[in-house]
Amino acid sequence: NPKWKKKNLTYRILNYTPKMRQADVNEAIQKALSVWSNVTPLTFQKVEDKEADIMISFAYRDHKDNSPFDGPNGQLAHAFQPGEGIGGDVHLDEEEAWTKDGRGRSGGYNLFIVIAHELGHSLGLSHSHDPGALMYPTYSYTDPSEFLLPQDDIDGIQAIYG
Ligand SMILES: CC(C)C[C@H](C(=O)NO)C(=O)N[C@@H](CC(N)=O)C(=O)NCc1cccc(N)c1
Ligand SMILES: [Ca+2]
Ligand SMILES: [Zn+2]
Ligand SMILES: [Zn+2]
Repeated sequence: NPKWKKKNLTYRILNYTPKMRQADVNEAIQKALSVWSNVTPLTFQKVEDKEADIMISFAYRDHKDNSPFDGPNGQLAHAFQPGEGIGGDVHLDEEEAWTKDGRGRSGGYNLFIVIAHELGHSLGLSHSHDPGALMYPTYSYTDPSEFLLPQDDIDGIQAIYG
């Protein structure tokens, strides 16, 4: 698996979904980044106006990377493994019902959980076979206020960044 050669990474939020308050999107992203920085030597610095290692955007259907989104449900998001250019970038399907809080049970996808999963890919993790892992291929709702990074994911990321 490729990995970032540096510990201090930058990220940039390119656009926002109209389905959530911008402050809530920022908070979900910051919380998702801290999930990984809490268990590695990695740091994440937000930049506003220049190329960043991890560019986060909401995208609609065909968005010029040969992985068009598919409307509500199905593919929720994707992220590119560490590298130049599109490497590390996170794309979120704009057509999903993105949510901020515990409404996971009544439909909708929790933005924090999905971004935390995608950032795992951005840092070099593949999918896990452990059904309890954040990096398990399919989404399952966890209340963000109770979220703890499962051991399988901690082991995976520390195997890369130690
Ligand atoms: C082949 C990949 C591009 C699929 C894509 C994915 O894994 N992105 O990281 C994806 O959106 N998978 C869906 C599969 C599904 N519809 O259940 C997903 O929920 N992945 C995001 C996710 C979010 C949070 C937790 C977990 N475990 C997975
Ligand atoms: Ca979709
Ligand atoms: Zn994409
Ligand atoms: Zn995934």
